[in-house]
Amino acid sequence: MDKFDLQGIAAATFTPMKPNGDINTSIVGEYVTYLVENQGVTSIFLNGTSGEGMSLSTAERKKLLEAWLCAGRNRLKYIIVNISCSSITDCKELAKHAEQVGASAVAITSPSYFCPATPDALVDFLHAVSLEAGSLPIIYYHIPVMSHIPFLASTILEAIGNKIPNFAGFKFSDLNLFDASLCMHNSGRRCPLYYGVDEQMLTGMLMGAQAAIGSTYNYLGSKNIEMLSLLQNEKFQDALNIQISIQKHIASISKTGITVPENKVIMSYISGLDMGPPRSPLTACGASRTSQLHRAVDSLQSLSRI
Ligand SMILES: CC(=O)N[C@@H]([C@@H](O)[C@H](O)[C@H](O)CO)[C@@H](O)CC(=O)C(=O)O
Repeated sequence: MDKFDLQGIAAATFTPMKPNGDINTSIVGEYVTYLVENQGVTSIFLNGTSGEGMSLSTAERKKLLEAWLCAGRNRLKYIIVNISCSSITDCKELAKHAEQVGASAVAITSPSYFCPATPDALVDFLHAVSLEAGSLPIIYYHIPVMSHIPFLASTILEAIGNKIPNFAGFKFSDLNLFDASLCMHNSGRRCPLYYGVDEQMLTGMLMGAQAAIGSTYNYLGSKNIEMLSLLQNEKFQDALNIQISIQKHIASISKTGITVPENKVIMSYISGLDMGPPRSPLTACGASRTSQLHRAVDSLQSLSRI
């Protein structure tokens, strides 16, 4: 794979599961084909929030990475893998494995049962894990809505300083664009930022994010690529029109963001690939919610080809 320089969008993939809750790697090849051929998406973020990584065993996470690397060979540009775990031992094991099998980069978020008391304690954790990742780029996964870590990304960046040689930026899944901007433009060195709130991706990119990583790029990838191309060509109103229609779609599902069970239903419906149920403790959408989601997707026709 190429030297890591993620641009554009990457899909935070879902983990296909069998009805009994086991992971289903048998459709990973078709999943890659769908992303590349139907959505024009050639980079992925594996085992993240959308991929229910924190609910998978380390063995399952390794198996998924290997399956995606195999299916993605010569077809995917970058495979970034989330290796976050509560146990630093597991986290190190996944870092080492990611390097050995050839992932493009690893992402780590903070443990959140025993939260680090200070940004320095968090950096110590990241540093210890990063030592196992060889030369792989290390991305800090800032997602306070899930991790409940109270520190701003810009504060974490200050604490990182030069302590993590392969530090390669933030996956920034937060609405606070002021904090994002401080990371990108006020840190003494330009910190790459991969924006993670799909509802306001356009603004994140306008502020200077290098790329975007999110769940909806699995099935709205081509629309988002079109929006970014309009942005690049300074057709701001046209780009904004697309962002607003995407926001309307997301709001028609939930005003606080789309969760994994809903996303798996939507992805299955649009792609025709069965993502299966989410893993416990998440619960599958019932029949009435599922038809509501299907109707919301049908009305996406206003966005034309998805
Ligand atoms: C909280 C959450 O799951 N956020 C998503 C978004 O892509 C989110 O699903 C989207 O903005 C729709 O609300 C991503 O930031 C998460 C992500 O990239 C991942 O799966 O790791």
